[in-house]
Amino acid sequence: MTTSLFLRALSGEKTAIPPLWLMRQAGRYLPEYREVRAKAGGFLDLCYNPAFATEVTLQPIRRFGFDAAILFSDILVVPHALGQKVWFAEGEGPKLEALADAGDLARLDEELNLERLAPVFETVERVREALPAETALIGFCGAPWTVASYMLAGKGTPDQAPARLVAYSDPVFLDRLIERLVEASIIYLNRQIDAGAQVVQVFESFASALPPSLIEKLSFAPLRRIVAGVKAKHPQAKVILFARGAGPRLEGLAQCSGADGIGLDWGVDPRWAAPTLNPEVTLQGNLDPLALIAGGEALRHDVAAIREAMSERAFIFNLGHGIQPQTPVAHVEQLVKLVRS
Ligand SMILES: Cc1c2[nH]c(c1CCC(=O)O)Cc1[nH]c(c(CCC(=O)O)c1C)Cc1[nH]c(c(CCC(=O)O)c1C)Cc1[nH]c(c(C)c1CCC(=O)O)C2
Repeated sequence: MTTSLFLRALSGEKTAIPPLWLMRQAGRYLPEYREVRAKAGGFLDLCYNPAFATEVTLQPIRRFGFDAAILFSDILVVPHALGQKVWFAEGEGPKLEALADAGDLARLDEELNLERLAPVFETVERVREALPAETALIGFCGAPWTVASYMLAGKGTPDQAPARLVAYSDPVFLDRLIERLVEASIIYLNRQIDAGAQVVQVFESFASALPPSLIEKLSFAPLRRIVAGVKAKHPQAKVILFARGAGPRLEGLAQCSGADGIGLDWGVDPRWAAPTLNPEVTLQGNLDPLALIAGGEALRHDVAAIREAMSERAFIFNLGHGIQPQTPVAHVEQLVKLVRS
């Protein structure tokens, strides 16, 4: 029997109070994060420094007592460890040296450079050692389509148009890239679990960009293979899939992915999801991060509505996407009280 409320809910138990964590819970809305971030230098320097990365992973746990910690890193360390140039321009978000064709892909490393990722695994070990037994540790990676969209465009793009165009104009190239990322993701997640992560979440942040003709091939099939690859090596590990903007297509994903949990973005109606999505999976979500910025009655109302809708299911309370830098810390404290009352 586990003492972790989070792991109990993810194992299918309807807990009286839902466990709580927030996507991007370590970040710029916390003054103590900004302090470490300034000391670390660049963002990737922070990700690859086990002492600093451990510290910022633990900060939201100390402050709010969340039921789970999530490894501090980024989805783009995977392309970086495949040999692609990745950097974070201050104030501009991520930048990569874009892949133009299969020739560029062939020039990347065939296999994930685990040497380069060693500091990430060391961070996982240190965090697990420092956490109370009842606090679960979540590792993560980006889903192949989401990561590929950055690798192809070299930056974040509206509607992932450059990657979507490649899906039509050069499908063999994109299939190969997705294939490479499926294999890399399985290895990467399994190493995080070896190092002490009990749960892994796969972020498909751009499911919204995929038309009906492409979502199965480019998103859901790769996600299923990642779940299977993790479970084959670590049958006890739990997997959560967060496919943002999948909408009603979540029904198919929840039905046959093999995942333990399905994350809901803030656009999903919890009153639709609760009776509709596979009752065997635990649902997670889905407060609008802007309701948390606003606080007050909007926050109280939406927290109550989500909890009410999910009262008959195994459920994990979270935001419907990452917390925003301008979120007042006092509103997060209020959220913790609301969810735990
Ligand atoms: C698409 C994506 C990325 N990264 C991630 C995703 C998928 C989830 C999502 O949809 O939000 C995932 C991610 N990024 C980060 C985490 C850490 C763990 C956590 O606290 O949840 C996780 C899980 C830290 C981060 N990753 C990043 C920051 C901000 C960097 C800083 O401190 O300046 C953090 C805390 C940088 C990053 N990394 C990425 C972007 C677009 C940015 C810029 C965002 C911004 O500037 O607000 C790519």
